[in-house]
Amino acid sequence: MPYPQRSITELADLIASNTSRYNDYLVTNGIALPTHAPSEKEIPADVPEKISGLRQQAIEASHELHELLIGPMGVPFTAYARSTCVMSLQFIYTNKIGQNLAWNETTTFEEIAKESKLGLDDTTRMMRLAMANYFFAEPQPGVVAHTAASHAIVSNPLLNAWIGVTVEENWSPMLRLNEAMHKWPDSEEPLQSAYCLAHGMNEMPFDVWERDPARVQRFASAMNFLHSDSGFQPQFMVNGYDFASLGEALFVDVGGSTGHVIIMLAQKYPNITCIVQDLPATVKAGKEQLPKELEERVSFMSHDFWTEQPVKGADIYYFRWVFHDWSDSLSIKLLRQLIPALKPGARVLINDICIPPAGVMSSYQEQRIRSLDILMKTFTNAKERSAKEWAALFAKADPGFKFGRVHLPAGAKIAIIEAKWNPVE
Ligand SMILES: C[S@@+](CC[C@H](N)C(=O)[O-])C[C@H]1O[C@@H](n2cnc3c(N)ncnc32)[C@H](O)[C@@H]1O
Repeated sequence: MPYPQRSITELADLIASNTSRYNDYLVTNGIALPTHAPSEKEIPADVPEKISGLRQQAIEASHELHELLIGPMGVPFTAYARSTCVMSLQFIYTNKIGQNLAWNETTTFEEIAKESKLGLDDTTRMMRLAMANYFFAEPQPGVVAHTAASHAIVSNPLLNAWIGVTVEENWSPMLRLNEAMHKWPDSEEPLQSAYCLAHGMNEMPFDVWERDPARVQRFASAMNFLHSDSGFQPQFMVNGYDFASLGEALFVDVGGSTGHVIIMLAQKYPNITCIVQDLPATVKAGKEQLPKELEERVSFMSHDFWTEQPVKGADIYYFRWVFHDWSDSLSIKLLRQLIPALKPGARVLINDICIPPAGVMSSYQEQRIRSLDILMKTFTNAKERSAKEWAALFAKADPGFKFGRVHLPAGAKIAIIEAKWNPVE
């Protein structure tokens, strides 16, 4: 990766100029300016693409400027301080801190300690660490109020679920990754993952969660939260592909969770009939959440995708954030389970990250994508893939898969990866 080239003054000028233009847009359109103070309503995130682009550039430049200003000794030292932010989240999540505190109310360290059955000294110190990370404020000594960030944690159930998955499922495995990599170098096996090591498991994580409906629902909600992150919204898929031109079409969403993408797709395209496939507990939760008006065109089916695809002759087999859960050898196995069901011309659509070559993205974006890649490694010895790796996956699965294209709709962070089935005689 080349060294970032921009000087501190260049970065500072860009931040000043973009921030001022962003501020002007918000003021002109009567949108509340960013603040750490909580409010009753969530601040709407939707701004035109050009404006969100200015904001994004300022965030990326601030990240680069910060690292340059703290210097080579500061970068590793700050990494330690940043990791304590996850400790704060774990403290807030597991102790349900602030859950019954309205955005405009206050409580005290004593009350929090009593409700959480914790010591007062521990509580006060952990709360002050959380406050240093912008979760909660201390308007007067010993008095606690929400900040915008702590209020978001307790008032947005999808964000809350994502934090739960982060601190209770993913965090301890991250601390065991190095050990797992030494024990099983370059392993592609999910049971040899840091996740299994840290959780003392000898089964696929999804199979373990299946026996715990609350864990299944929390994971589905966490996925739903990720869909709301800028660039990850399912709208990029729903609007970024010409589904209308397919005419009457059957669409199978394999590993489709509780159907959050399919619901949007079916609402927009009356020509499409959908089947969502997932494991039984997820399917059960999905059925319960399906809007009544879609019941005729959207159905749920329990299906284990390691077995042969039972829906034959569909027009599209769709996988969103499924292949990144599995190594190459398992992804090939998964693709092959489709083959007996595929009619000539059937499409396989994958909605997943496509990693650009190293050094193309800003260091901020690079950090996010590489973190996701390593999170998948930690979870099941899986990975995020580049365009070349996607093409290779289809080629290895079967020469009948004709790799089409990787399309990244403007503003999207996950790509639409397409292949068509054209069997070799
Ligand atoms: C990372 S999530 C993605 C969910 C959904 N496609 C989305 O974008 O939100 C992976 C999904 O695969 C499902 N899954 C895992 N193992 C499966 C299996 N053997 N058969 C079917 N679905 C499975 C999980 O239950 C989960 O819903």
